[in-house]
Amino acid sequence: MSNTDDTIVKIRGLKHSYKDASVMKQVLHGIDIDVRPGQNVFLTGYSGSGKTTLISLVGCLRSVQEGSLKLFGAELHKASPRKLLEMRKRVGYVFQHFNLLDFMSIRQNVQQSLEIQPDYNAKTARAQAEEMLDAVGLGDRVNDYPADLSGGQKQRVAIARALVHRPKLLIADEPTAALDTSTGRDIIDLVQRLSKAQNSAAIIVTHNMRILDRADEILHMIDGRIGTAITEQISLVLPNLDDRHLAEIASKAVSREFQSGEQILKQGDPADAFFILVKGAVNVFRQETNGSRSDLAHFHKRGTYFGEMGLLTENGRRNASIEVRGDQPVRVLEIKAADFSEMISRSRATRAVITDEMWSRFNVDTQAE
Ligand SMILES: Nc1ncnc2c1ncn2[C@@H]1O[C@H](COP(=O)(O)OP(=O)(O)OP(=O)(O)O)[C@@H](O)[C@H]1O
Repeated sequence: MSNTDDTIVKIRGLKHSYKDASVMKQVLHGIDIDVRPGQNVFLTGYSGSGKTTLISLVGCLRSVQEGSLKLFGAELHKASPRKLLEMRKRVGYVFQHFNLLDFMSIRQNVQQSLEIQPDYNAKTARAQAEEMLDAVGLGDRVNDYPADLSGGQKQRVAIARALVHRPKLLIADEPTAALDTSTGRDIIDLVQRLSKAQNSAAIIVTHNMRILDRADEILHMIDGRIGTAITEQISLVLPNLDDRHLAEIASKAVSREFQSGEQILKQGDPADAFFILVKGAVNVFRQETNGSRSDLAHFHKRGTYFGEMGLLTENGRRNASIEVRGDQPVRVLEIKAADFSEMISRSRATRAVITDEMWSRFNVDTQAE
């Protein structure tokens, strides 16, 4: 292990409370997180779970009350307001509502974030701002004003403003919330491409389940705590489960690994579990009565689930086999049949999502025959 710790954010036992009608209400209950250079961490969780509180502490917008929070190696607990202000300038921020200054051109908006830097260079600032606007695809609009731009373009300006001083940490608070799905995806692509190019870490708060597949790591907050890795995986696949139910299912799920060449499910076996793919790729195939093999599908996307057909259909047996595809091992979460039944009987929305997916697979399957 290296002696130099280049961790961008290191949080241990972080707690936070707000005073609410003269009583203290604790909203963060002992958070532990590490964010490394270049890593994209997505922070998700229900409204009120503590995401904004957490990022405002990391972004030096609030004082740390209890626990340790190191940003770029410097401890923020007991840091002076002046120190917090100095640290704040070293972080890039993107907000849900862009927060651009309407009376300034977009170049001036971007340039302004250089002007507060200790190493500000008036000679190069304009060119740096224009270069950054070019990188976000607005090189020909530098003299326009925010009012001339669409929502997606305004968010591009905000990204340019956040990254122009090459911060080692970018914090984005629901950057896609005010945008349509495809613009939101483009914005996430841009944040990831530019932050990786600068080797900046990014913490992105989002409710948008559709973009979570882009994350290096997903932290799911539940009532002021970071859920376990298993909780995160399950919440990704089944976003309709409530927190308590999610935590309960997660405590019953088992993480399993299969090596190249191994079978995860065997056609004809009794269906005894439901699986969520966490890592690697699998082939779905069937042995026909004449002995030939039919390849039905392959899955590689994290969060794809399988094994639901045998559990939901009457014969209760596997109608196909699933094997590890390629040389890399496969990691799955296994949820036993009884827990699966309970999960779908308690959440109608979850049952609907899974049944829907099953019928669409079934249709593809029968069309292939
Ligand atoms: N300034 C404040 N004073 C009192 N309570 C607060 C304050 N800010 C937040 N809270 C409470 O702390 C809890 C966590 O809020 P926080 O905004 O961090 O959650 P969140 O996960 O970001 O929610 P959302 O997704 O709705 O933004 C909530 O119960 C909220 O009501």
